[in-house]
Amino acid sequence: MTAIRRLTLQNVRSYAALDQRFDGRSVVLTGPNGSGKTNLLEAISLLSPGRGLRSARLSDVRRQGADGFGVGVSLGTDADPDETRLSIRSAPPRPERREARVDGQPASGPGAFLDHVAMSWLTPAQDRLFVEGASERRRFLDRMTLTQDRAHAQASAAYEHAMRQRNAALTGPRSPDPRLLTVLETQMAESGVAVAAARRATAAALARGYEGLREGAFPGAEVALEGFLEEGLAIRAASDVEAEFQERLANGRRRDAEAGRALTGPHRSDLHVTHTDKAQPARLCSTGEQKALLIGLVLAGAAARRDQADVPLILLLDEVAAHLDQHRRAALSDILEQLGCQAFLTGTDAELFDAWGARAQAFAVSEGTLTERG
Ligand SMILES: Nc1ncnc2c1ncn2[C@@H]1O[C@H](COP(=O)(O)OP(=O)(O)OP(=O)(O)O)[C@@H](O)[C@H]1O
Repeated sequence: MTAIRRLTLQNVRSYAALDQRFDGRSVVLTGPNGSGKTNLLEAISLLSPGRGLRSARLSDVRRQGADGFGVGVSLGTDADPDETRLSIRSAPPRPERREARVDGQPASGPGAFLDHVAMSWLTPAQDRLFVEGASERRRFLDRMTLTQDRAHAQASAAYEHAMRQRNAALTGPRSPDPRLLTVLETQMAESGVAVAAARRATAAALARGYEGLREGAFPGAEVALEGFLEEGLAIRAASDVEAEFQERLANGRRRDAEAGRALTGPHRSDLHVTHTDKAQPARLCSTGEQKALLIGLVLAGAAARRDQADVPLILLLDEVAAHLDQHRRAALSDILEQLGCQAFLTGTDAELFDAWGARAQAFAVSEGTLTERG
């Protein structure tokens, strides 16, 4: 199976230097608090678009006192462990920029890695996803969409850009040029509908992926998108929704100018998850139930991705096992095996991973070093 076979780190958080080979199985990292387990997962997550699983500034990722950092992975099989090499480097004079390379050759950016690897993650920072503001849920959905559909990044960026220009025009010192507003609203309508359509495709793929999960181990979930465009696309043709959105924007100029921002559009949409066994919205569920729903969603996303492309799937699951009872830990281990993905799992205690047995390569993490457990 194609998987991460080697990880190299230079000056990444608590790691001065690491060069670790893996045998292609999932990887279990255990060690005390602060030993560097999450740092390692974060380093891998930086080989994907965005700011990684902590959404951190690169200046925080860089080891204190160093002036740059580097992360590299080799993806490959038993026969050829170094089939593809992906790396990023951040260095002066542009320390907030990642230079991406594929097989040593400069790449346009971390977006280029999507052709070689699909990554998803779940961390304790996402535990409040269902109770916090809609922006976190949109980000969760958009990240998932991005791993399936690269055009989503362009459509989102085009939408944001046009929206910001329109906001500036509406709130500027001079009265805005109506022709400019029409151009920007046309761009917003076009890209906004593309964003909404991509999110709908992800939600549908999540629902399909969820059905395929082993019955009973994770709670039943329903995923619905709330938003003018997403709901419109469920019943009308994209061209009609686009025209209606453009009309709303044109009619809402005064209202948006007063508010200082656009009051309608995909930047206001939300993702609603329902625990179907309890017929309750996820936000009302217990902490453990919410965690199980979240894990289910991430696994469903991975299952959808696996059906769609032939790049290796990497799941970074930070402190997930600790939240699951023994039955669910065993189910998680089975599902990961069925999905054929390589998971990197962390936890403070090795016993949490008994269910993995020989399915995973286990390491003890301590102050920037990894020691394989026998
Ligand atoms: N930029 C940095 N430079 C040097 N060390 C850093 C940097 N950022 C974080 N650290 C150190 O990394 C350690 C935290 O590592 P990490 O979050 O990976 O721990 P962990 O093993 O996941 O712990 P826990 O079980 O508590 O979640 C802290 O001791 C912190 O001081």
